[in-house]
Amino acid sequence: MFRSALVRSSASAKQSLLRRSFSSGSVPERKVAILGAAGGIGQPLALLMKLNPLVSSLSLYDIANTPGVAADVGHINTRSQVVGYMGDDNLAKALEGADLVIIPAGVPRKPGMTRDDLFNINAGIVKNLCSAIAKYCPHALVNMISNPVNSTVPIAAEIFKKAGMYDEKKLFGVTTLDVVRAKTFYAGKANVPVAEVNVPVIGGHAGVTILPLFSQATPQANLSGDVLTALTKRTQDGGTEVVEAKAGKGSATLSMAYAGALFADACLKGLNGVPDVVECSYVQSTITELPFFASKVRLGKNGVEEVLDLGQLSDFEKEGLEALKPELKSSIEKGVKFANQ
Ligand SMILES: NC(=O)c1ccc[n+]([C@@H]2O[C@H](COP(=O)([O-])OP(=O)(O)OC[C@H]3O[C@@H](n4cnc5c(N)ncnc54)[C@H](O)[C@@H]3O)[C@@H](O)[C@H]2O)c1
Ligand SMILES: O=C(O)C[C@H](O)C(=O)O
Repeated sequence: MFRSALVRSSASAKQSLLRRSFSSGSVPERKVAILGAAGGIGQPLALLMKLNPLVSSLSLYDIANTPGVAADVGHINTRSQVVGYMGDDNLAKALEGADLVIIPAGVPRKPGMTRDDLFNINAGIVKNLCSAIAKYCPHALVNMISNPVNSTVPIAAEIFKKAGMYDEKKLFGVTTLDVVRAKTFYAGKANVPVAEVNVPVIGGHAGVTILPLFSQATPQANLSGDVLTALTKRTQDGGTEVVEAKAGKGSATLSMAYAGALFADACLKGLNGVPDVVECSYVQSTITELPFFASKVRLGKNGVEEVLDLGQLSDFEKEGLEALKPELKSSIEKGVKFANQ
């Protein structure tokens, strides 16, 4: 009772602070573009970004169906102005002036497929979209959702390098869904309130390259080795669990939209100068020998402020880290090769 009253009063204090900031004009204008906005992820992500008071302009781009999505979401009485853009000819307008571009464009998995099986189609989509970003909003932060993330992020980096505007601080592979899953599964086993749980997830975003660090989870719980192994496997196979449950109708969309909106919000807070915004993300990195790696990242006015080191790993996690490196390395090399051919 007391706790919920406290939560309510701190929430209303935050809201009135936000209202004061708006009226004093101190919440900056921010344009967010979603590429693939009419898709399974794109639509709920558009909804969630429309609810975000940090967004002043929401640009919804897809090759089809964006007018309907934009008209629908645009009726919601929140801060941002929504515009839908459809087709290649309108991509420039969709991107111009964007502070943040979120990319969930591309095909999803069906049962029996790996994320790498999406490479042939999605690599080309990402390449084209990133060429347009380089041209029309070279200073925007880019949140890459399209799979295989382990390769699409290196593709984006190469395209940006070729265009002469690559800034490694501004390119992010979105791995937030792995963190969201790890938190949910851990809270269930540790029997702790999920809202209080934190679990870093490192490596990449496919199978064994996803490595949750349950030894660093908070609140701490005394879970057996078998339970930790099962939790790790469930987190690594979380995407496949959804793909199989959807039985041919795609992969995670609603939980991904939630995760994508969380990460985008963290990026916007960083851009706006909010201190101590830390999230896991797959970024250019030197904390292992791999050129791209997911770990905790401090976000700031320029994007990545600091890639945090991995901290103490258990022996099980150290083994997992060594085991993921060959697959992650080859996915990165595949992306680099594709972008340069
Ligand atoms: N990073 C993650 O954690 C994560 C989680 C879930 C899904 N995904 C990936 O996100 C992608 C999208 O998944 P979905 O379920 O939304 O798929 P979807 O098929 O429902 O939607 C994809 C959308 O992309 C659009 N699109 C295709 N080519 C385009 C282009 N050139 N420009 C703009 N839009 C284009 C399509 O028209 C469609 O509306 C997939 O690659 C999926 O594997 C990633
Ligand atoms: O599993 C997929 O193909 C989609 C996504 O990467 C996920 O983790 O849900």
